[in-house]
Amino acid sequence: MTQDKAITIGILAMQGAVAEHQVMLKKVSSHTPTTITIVLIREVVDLSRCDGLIIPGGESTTMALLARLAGLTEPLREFVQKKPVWGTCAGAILLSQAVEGVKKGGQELLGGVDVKTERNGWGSQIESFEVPLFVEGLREPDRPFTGVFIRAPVILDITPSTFSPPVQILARLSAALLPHGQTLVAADEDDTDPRDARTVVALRQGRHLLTTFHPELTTDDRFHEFFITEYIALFAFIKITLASSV
Ligand SMILES: NC(=O)CC[C@H](N)C(=O)O
Repeated sequence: MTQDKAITIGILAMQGAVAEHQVMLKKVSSHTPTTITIVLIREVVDLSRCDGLIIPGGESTTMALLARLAGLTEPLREFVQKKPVWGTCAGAILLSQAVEGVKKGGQELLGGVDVKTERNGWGSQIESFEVPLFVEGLREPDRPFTGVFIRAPVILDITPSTFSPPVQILARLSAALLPHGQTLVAADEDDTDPRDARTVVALRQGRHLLTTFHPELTTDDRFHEFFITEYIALFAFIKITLASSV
């Protein structure tokens, strides 16, 4: 059986860094055997064509509100239950089970990943920062990946429920590199405690990928390549299963 190397990836296009993700996916498509069709998700019909989805960075409250107005909230929740989704920054917030620091009026979430996040947990816009990260699973794992953190969420807690797939941590932040005097957690000053969720900036759980920073705001497409290549077998499996069930 030959592996299906054509996949369709949606990018939730309510607001935020949509074009940047699109550029990255095109780049990946140009140098891997995978043909990627990109669909910008603005309506429910767009979603049904996709094998996987990226929820970009931007502003999670606005994004959730616009998705609600477009009638996308429930279809997105169903999509998260069935297919791979990658949330970057605001997208990571939307994939969380719970969030702190929400705006007045609350914050709708899609859920899907067993984490609790805190919006703007590293501080305001002027406290944005870039740090080198070592990410498990990327091509050339010893070459640092630039983590761009812009009003990024902090992961406060990672608690997989009994029936959920385990969480795999892909990258941690080193407190020593934080430029604005942000602290990770008082009880763990050397930030090496594996229980310390605050240091975690990239993880996967089952078919979902979550990054609290913006890989799409670099010129390095290794993260997008990881998303595509790592999940390709799963995408192909989904297609084969669907095809054989009709
Ligand atoms: N760069 C980002 O995506 C920032 C996320 C933003 N702070 C929010 O809460 O949605």
